[in-house]
Order: sequence, then structure tokens, then C-alpha cells
Amino acid sequence: MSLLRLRDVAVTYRVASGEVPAVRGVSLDLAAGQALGVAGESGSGKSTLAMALLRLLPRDARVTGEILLDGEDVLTMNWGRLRAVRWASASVVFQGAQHALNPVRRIEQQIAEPLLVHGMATPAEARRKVGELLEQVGLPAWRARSYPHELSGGQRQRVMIAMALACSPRLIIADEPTTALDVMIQAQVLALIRSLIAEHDISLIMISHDLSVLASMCDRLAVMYAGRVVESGPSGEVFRDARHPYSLALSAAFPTVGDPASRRAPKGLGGDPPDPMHLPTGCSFHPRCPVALPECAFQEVELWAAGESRTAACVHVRPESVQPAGPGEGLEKQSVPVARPAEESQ
Ligand SMILES: Nc1ncnc2c1ncn2[C@@H]1O[C@H](COP(=O)(O)OP(=O)(O)OP(=O)(O)O)[C@@H](O)[C@H]1O
Repeated sequence: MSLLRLRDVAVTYRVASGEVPAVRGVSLDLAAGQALGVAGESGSGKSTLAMALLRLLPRDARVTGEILLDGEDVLTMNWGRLRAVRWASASVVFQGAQHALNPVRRIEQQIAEPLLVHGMATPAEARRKVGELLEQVGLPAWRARSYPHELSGGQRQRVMIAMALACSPRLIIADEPTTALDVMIQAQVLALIRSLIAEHDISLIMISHDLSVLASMCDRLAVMYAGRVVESGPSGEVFRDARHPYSLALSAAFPTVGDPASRRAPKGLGGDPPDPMHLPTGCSFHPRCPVALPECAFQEVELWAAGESRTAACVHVRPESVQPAGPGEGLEKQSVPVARPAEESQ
């Protein structure tokens, strides 16, 4: 059984001028011990999806569908059960730890809090555990007495990771955990996350706009565009051999981590992502797509199987597509069509 199973998850924000469909019909599975990367440009709905997993969205967000964590639907849990699940079954590392940590409380109090709230330790045990957790994330135990402002950005992010680990969750959701850090520190924090999830057998959902970082960290990738998953599959395959023109453009925009030989000139995507309140008709990507066909302007394509354990929502992947991809940029690698619709997106 999947540790996490999403079925047709949609999130709509109610705003004064109407409704913002930020996430639309996302279905994904995450096996225990697996790492899933969710990629996409700013505004594609990644953070909204991540926050929806533990019902951390503001009140003006309406979430529908199914979010099964260990078989239990997060969306229908009562508050008591939801509180028990947060931190203990699944925890979140937010982007920008400087905003997520309370500036007037010592590190020790903040890391100990989930342990105490969940009754998983006495105050004395929690103090000892905080020291151990800090050492696990590469900080000296005496840092427990520090306030957040006494730490660097990288150290604060390590504290966030220690908090996320405190109650030994089975799943960590990391939303752009290194975006605010400089490149060297970024690499260290990524290496730390990688080693901790392997050591503790924790599943990971990592959100980033950087496909190369996700490919280096995750077993599988899901690429989001305008609130939908447009491609999913094993991360190396999606990164090196994307089937959806949007994933292809994203993968071309970032060099492969740690492999200078593979550096390609970033091919910036033209245009901007659509405003979710005014989505284009048909495939949301068609106005920016280098290989759009006339039908893409009025027909939204569902996710199709695009190879072993892969899916893509593109007319060029659809089985009955008889049009060649054409001379459009980069689609030489477009998939050979296969003949079955995807039952689920991964
Ligand atoms: N509280 C909110 N109220 C209304 N609209 C929102 C709210 N939060 C996000 N949105 C909208 O939902 C869409 C998805 O935003 P989201 O932050 O999930 O995207 P993202 O891919 O995580 O982007 P980023 O990488 O910039 O965080 C955007 O159009 C955004 O403007």
C-alpha cells in the first residue's frame, strides 16, 4: 500500500474577485521510503499542494478529492486526529526558516515542542533529545540555547530539519528547503536531507522549481503546470528524457547537478505561466508550447501512460496522435505513443 495516495485533489482559493483554481485534479502515489520531487514554475500550485497534504492551508482554501496517508483520509480526519498526525506521521520543512521559526523562543523550546505536545517525551527527555537531534543535523548541542537570530540561514534550516525529525515521522514534506540559501550551503543541506531520509527510512516529498535539484534527490518526479501534473515518472528519465514539452523546457533550464559535462545552455521558456483565474482554453501550456497543434487550443489532454511507470499529458503522447512532433524545439526526444490511458499519474 502507498504511504501517501492522492486522488483527484483540487484546491480552490476564494478571493474577492472570484475563485482561484490553484491545484486541479492531482493524483499521485508515494511508496514508503520513496522520495518524490514536485517541480514547476512559480504559481504552478506546488506549495498549495504541499500544504494541502496536512491541511495547513488558510481558511479561504477549499480542498476536494482524497489524501490518504497510510490509508486514512487527511481531509476527513477530525482535528484531534489531524493534530496527532502532524509532526508524528508527517512533518513539513518550509522555505525560509527565518520566517518559520519563532524569533523570541530558544531553539531548544522550538524543537522540543512537537515532542512535548505529542506526549512523546518528558521535559528532561526532550532536552536530551534536542541535543541529539541538533547533532544529527550537524549542529553542536549547545546551540539549543541560541535564538534564531544568532544562527546563519543554513543553521536555521538545519534547525527546521531537526524539528521535522523530532517525532520520527514517516514522511517529510520539504517545500523549497534550500531556496533562500547560497549555493554551497544549499548543497550541504541537500546532502543532509538525503542522508537523514536514507538513514531513518523516511519518505520525502520535495518541492522545487529546480528540476536538477529534484532529480538529484528524488526517485520520482511530478511536473506541475497551472495546477495540474503534466508529467510524472522516474526522476532520471523525466529529467533526461522528458515527454511533455514543458518538462523538457524545465529540464533544459537547469544543468545537471554535479555533472559539468551535461551543462546545456538554459533555454528560457518564453512567456509567463497563466493566471489561474484566466486559464487558456484547451491545454494550459499551449500558448507557450513550441510544438502545439491547432487542437491544443481547445482540447485539454488527460495524463497518458508514456512508458513504463511514466505519464504525460500531451497530445504528442496520446496514442491516437498521428501528427509527428514536427521540427519544434527539443521534441526530437518525444515519446513513442503507447496505447493505454494512465490509471493514475504514477
Ligand atoms: N492564500 C491565497 N489566496 C489566493 N490565491 C492564492 C493563495 N495562495 C496561493 N494562491 C495562488 O495559487 C496559485 C498557486 O500558488 P502556489 O504558491 O501554490 O504556487 P507555487 O508553485 O508553490 O509557487 P512558488 O514557487 O512561487 O511558491 C498562484 O496563482 C497563487 O497566486
